[in-house]
Amino acid sequence: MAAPVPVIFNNGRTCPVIGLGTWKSKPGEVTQAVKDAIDIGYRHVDCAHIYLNEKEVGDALRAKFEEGKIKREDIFITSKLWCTFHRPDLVEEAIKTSLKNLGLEYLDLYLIHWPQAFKEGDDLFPKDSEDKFIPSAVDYVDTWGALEALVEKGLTRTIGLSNFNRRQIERVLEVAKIKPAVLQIEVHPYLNQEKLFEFCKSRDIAVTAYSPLGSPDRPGAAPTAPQLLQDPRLLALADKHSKTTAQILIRYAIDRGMIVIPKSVTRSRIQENFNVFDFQLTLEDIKQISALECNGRLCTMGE
Ligand SMILES: NC(=O)C1=CN([C@@H]2O[C@H](COP(=O)(O)OP(=O)(O)OC[C@H]3O[C@@H](n4cnc5c(N)ncnc54)[C@H](OP(=O)(O)O)[C@@H]3O)[C@@H](O)[C@H]2O)C=CC1
Ligand SMILES: CC(=O)C(C)=O
Repeated sequence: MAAPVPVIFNNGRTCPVIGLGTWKSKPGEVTQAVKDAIDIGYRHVDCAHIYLNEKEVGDALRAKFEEGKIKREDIFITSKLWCTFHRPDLVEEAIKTSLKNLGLEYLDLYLIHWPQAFKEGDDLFPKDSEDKFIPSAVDYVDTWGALEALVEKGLTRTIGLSNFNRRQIERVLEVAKIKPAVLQIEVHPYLNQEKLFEFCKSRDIAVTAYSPLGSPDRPGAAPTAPQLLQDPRLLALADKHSKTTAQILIRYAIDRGMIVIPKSVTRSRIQENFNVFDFQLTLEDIKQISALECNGRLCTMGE
């Protein structure tokens, strides 16, 4: 199997192209999943405060450090600033909470999870009587300044954005002393993000594809919703390459030049999702897959 080639960021740092996603991975499952992933060869884990499992991810990391399987510098760890902590004076404490939970002294990448800021406080999903999120007046441009300070303090090596659109990224770029290195967004054949990806390339911002398998375990997924992993057009391509549909979907991100973070808590799938370095999609395959675009966004922050 050919060795995976890492993505190089605009600050010269590198990032393994495949990471293990951890959203919805239950605290009782995620420790084993991260241990399995490290044993299989993953050197990148995607975390977030809001996934409420960073401590259990940290348990796996600590076990693998103690075992001597990996050293801290061998693994790339991402976390994300939740929407209730956008106020600049809350940002350092927020990253320190993630660091403490993960048992780390620094992150490789810290992202603003969503551009929208919620009312500060203990409630991570503050809502009004009409079930609408209660906003905070903080502008993400000011939050960005606080993330830059985290790099200067050595709490994270690299900073970036998640779920930002072009206009929002441009606003950050206008004020940035440190340019965002990464944009993490939903990307898969039903939402191929071609325009935003081209924009990011033009600004030297790497793109990480989340929900690359169509997030079948996402909360609220309608039983009748189309299942990306079962799409007959993808099944046919999988057949052509003697691979699984999941492997085609992962390669779809990598062969376009993205980082990709499939989630699984199942050892055989964690292995399958990593066994993608012995084949490549052709330009024609990529064109065919991209034609499945249907503005099929799966992940929103609601109102
Ligand atoms: N920045 C952001 O706002 C967001 C970031 N993310 C990140 O991206 C990661 C991935 O996205 P996510 O939404 O979780 O969804 P994915 O598209 O990665 O799908 C995960 C689901 O696919 C199943 N699965 C995994 N591998 C296979 C396989 N080979 N064959 C069949 N089924 C498989 C998993 O099952 P099982 O686990 O049971 O094996 C799980 O049900 C997240 O976990 C999170 O880290 C996601 C959403 C938003
Ligand atoms: C999954 C995730 O990152 C969300 C919903 O913010």
